[in-house]
Amino acid sequence: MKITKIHAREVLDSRGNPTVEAELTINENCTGKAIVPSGASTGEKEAVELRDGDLKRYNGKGVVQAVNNVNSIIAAHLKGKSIGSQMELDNHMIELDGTPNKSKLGANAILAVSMAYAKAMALLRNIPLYRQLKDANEYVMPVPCMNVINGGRHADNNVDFQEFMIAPHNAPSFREAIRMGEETFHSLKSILNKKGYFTGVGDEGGFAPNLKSNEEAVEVILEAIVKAGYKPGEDISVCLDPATSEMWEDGQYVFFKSTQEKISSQQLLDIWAKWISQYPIVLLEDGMAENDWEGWEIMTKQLGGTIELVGDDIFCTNPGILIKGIKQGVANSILIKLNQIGTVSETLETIDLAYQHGYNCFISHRSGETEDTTIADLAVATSAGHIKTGSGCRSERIAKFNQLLRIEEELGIAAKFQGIKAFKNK
Ligand SMILES: C=C(OP(=O)(O)O)C(=O)O
Ligand SMILES: [Mg+2]
Repeated sequence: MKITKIHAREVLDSRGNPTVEAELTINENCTGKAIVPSGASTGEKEAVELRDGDLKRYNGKGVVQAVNNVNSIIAAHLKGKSIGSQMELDNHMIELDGTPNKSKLGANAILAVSMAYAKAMALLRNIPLYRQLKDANEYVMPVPCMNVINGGRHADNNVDFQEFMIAPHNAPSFREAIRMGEETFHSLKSILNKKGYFTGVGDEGGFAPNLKSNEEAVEVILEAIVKAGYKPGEDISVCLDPATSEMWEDGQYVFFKSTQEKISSQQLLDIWAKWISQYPIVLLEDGMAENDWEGWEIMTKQLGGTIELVGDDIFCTNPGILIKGIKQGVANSILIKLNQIGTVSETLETIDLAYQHGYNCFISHRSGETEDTTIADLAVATSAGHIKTGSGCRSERIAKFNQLLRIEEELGIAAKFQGIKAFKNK
């Protein structure tokens, strides 16, 4: 079993920005191909996404350097080698990079090769990718948390909070959950239309209207759930990612897209407590900013026994930071984004660590995505129970839903759907 070829190229993501695609061939004829995604509201401690910087092309956003690092340094080191496991491959690249945050070769270069290896191995062994990532007798299909209203850095509207998601959990299967979600998405469109609101979409495929308030986003979603024939809270609940690191400025939270009002951590917590008592919210991601650890601790004490509190920017899928969070009582769930840490094996390590400490894992896309569907397989492999990968109308998001539909069909009775139990405290 030998790596016979590694090749990368520059391709485009859903925002029209360049990103890295890598191909890795084992034994001449098993080629895995993977593309890395890219975030907009990124955490400060994410592994480094190498961009060309000074070059004029793509305004410095190109990834020629990262591509060259794959085609020269990584390929020269790994070609002809017999690699026994994902971890062995990833450790080679981590050593070759030699920095704590993958800043020399680029996490985008390293992750593209890491994911391509997993896919090539799946082909070689003639098994699906999810089984290559983790072998099990039964797998849990995720509840699709569909981002139906986009705000924050993901849309050009006046909504401060980034993501308003619906979680269709009262379904017998993933397939039926997707149907319920799409029906609600379509009913939301007609409600927005009737109210005279814009129905164009943001980066993750949710609608991006200008609204009277952030609350109105939740209220129109609840209306849409009812109009689609479902009961809010019973059939479909709401999940939020306000991405509050983007609002954090000099120790306060700024409503930077609507009123410009500034509030304290305690006042923001009071808003969440009120929203949770008023609306059927089951999950809150990044309810406090990545540099507001104190706010996070207080929020976890007050709300951590009631709903799922997911840490995204604060943890950056990093096992070292997650351990610190566990010790300090921060969150009860972690968002999982492969490119925040930069290899498949470190991502799996973080997920194992979270499970060992009773934390949930919420598998996630990035706002800049592609046709690559690795995260669909990752969600199934790790039985994470829930995934967020946008709403129902952009192909780079639908690609993941379609892959999950295929996996569920293939698994047959070995596919379980947990519904509401997938969420912490439910
Ligand atoms: C998916 C997200 O956005 P981005 O990819 O821009 O970080 C997020 O914040 O959870
Ligand atoms: Mg987030």
